Amino acid sequence: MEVSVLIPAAGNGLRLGRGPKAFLQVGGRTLLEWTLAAFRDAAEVLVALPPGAEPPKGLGAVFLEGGATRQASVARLLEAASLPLVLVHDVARPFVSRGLVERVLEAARRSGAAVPVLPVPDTLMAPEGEAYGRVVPREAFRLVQTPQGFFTALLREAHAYARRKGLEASDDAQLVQALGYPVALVEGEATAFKITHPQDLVLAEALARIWSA
Ligand SMILES: Nc1ccn([C@@H]2O[C@H](COP(=O)(O)OP(=O)(O)OP(=O)(O)O)[C@@H](O)[C@H]2O)c(=O)n1
Ligand SMILES: C[C@](O)(CO)[C@H](O)COP(=O)(O)O
Repeated sequence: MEVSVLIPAAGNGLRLGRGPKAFLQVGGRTLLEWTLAAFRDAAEVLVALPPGAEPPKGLGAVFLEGGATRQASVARLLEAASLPLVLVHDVARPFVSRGLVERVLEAARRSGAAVPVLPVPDTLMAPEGEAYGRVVPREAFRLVQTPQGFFTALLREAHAYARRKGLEASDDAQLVQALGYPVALVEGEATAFKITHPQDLVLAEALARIWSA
């Protein structure tokens, strides 16, 4: 795959409470190892680790020090990317299929910016304090995942724009959109869920037993 894969893995996993997720073991492998397996054919893989973390050896990736936020970590990885197309993928989403990677890559090659999304499966409601509030039409919303794919020059421009305007966003697509560039949507997948809270580890351990990237 002629693409630079950027893996922000410099978070501290505060909601999970088990230290940085990159080094967390699930099914006998770290989340970083599971994630890298999905991108083993990539021409270049760059990983941002928490400051002071010892880079693991023999994984075939280049390790950099991450920043204080996800956005800052991606910005550092982006500076080091050498190919015209990038995929940005959270280490916290270790079960990403080749099919999803290829879908995003293909759409990004065509349109310059593409992200995977999922429909909302449940009733969606805005609570009023502690009480059941207004139900909003779930058809109007999507859950946003990674990998997100971009022309490298476009994502660099978006990060530079965000720095100038003081924008801070939870994903890269928002920065590209803020620049006024449309972001294409592709079909996401349930297995690429983000390991965020302790209860997510139950599903992750179960998936690890059957997963082959
Ligand atoms: N300073 C940061 C913060 C986050 N991330 C990365 O961004 C992704 C999404 O973040 P999240 O799931 O929120 O991970 P954490 O920041 O580790 O978790 P928490 O917010 O619970 O501390 C993760 O792959 C995480 O490692 C990063 O590279 N640099
Ligand atoms: C990038 C992301 O995974 C897309 O859903 C998400 O925005 C990361 O959010 P977090 O709050 O940093 O976990």
